[in-house]
Amino acid sequence: MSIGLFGFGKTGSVVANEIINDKDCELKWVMRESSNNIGEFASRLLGFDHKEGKIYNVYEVDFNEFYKDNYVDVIIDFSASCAVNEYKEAVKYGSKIVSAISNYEEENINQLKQLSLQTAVLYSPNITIGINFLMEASKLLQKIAPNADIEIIEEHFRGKKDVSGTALRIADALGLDKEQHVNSIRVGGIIGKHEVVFGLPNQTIRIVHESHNRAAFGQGAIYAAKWIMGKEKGSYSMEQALSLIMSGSKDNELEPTVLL
Ligand SMILES: NC(=O)C1=CN([C@@H]2O[C@H](COP(=O)(O)OP(=O)(O)OC[C@H]3O[C@@H](n4cnc5c(N)ncnc54)[C@H](OP(=O)(O)O)[C@@H]3O)[C@@H](O)[C@H]2O)C=CC1
Ligand SMILES: O=C(O)C1=N[C@H](C(=O)O)C[C@H](O)C1
Repeated sequence: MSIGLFGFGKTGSVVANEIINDKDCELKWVMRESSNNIGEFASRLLGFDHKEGKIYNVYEVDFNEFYKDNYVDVIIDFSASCAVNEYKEAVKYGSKIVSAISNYEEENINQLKQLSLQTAVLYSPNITIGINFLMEASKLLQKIAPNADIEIIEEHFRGKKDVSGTALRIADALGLDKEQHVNSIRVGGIIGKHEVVFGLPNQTIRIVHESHNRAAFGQGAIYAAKWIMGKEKGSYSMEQALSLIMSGSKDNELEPTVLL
């Protein structure tokens, strides 16, 4: 499976490493915003001997021409909300999209939705396999304890400016007011921790997920990319993919769901 990666930052560079290490994947190219390492290979920057994942600068690429000669099966996006404008041409050649952008601008999420009318698009603000089990477990517990008080605590590295997109998605899934029930902590170099606290009269139940290494995001993105191969056009999520596994449904029964 050939992959084009948007973003080579804190997360994208680690995701690139996971893709290169995966025997079923080939990293064809990497897109980034700055002029750092343009023309070099991500593999070499990551310490591999071979050449894989040539790095391009988004402002130096003519996207009307680029995808003609640089087709990939799946584009994985760990860059920025606006990057959706840079791969809309790719879907004309059949590329599918896995977006991990956690907080989209309204305009860009609508553009991503438009792309799902032409190709298969999987969007997940937290693409770790573990966080999606946390969401399923939280929804199940809420059914068992509908009157519980619920608070969401998200912890990230000090430099993260936006509220966790994962926490906002969990709040949505549980029908909670995002302003009231999402509590953010920014300390040190925390990669990503999400805790759902259920307060009951005589006990407290905590469901916690913590990413210790950004490789977790890469593994989840590769899982999503392999899963979305062969899917028809439409919008999909990690919850869908994993809940199908948990429920034992066959993938080919899958219908796209409007999730964006
Ligand atoms: N869904 C999930 O599970 C996860 C999602 N994320 C999300 O991934 C995104 C990136 O996070 P993080 O790696 O920490 O951020 P960084 O700022 O470290 O990296 C951003 C990367 O995107 C590149 N970039 C910025 N704008 C564009 C553009 N228009 N086109 C192409 N590349 C661009 C930057 O290029 P350059 O390096 O040249 O400046 C950089 O390489 C965020 O939205 C974050 O929330 C992160 C972790 C997990
Ligand atoms: O910015 C990050 O790093 C992360 N962002 C995602 C989010 O906002 O939920 C997912 C993960 O927690 C790391």
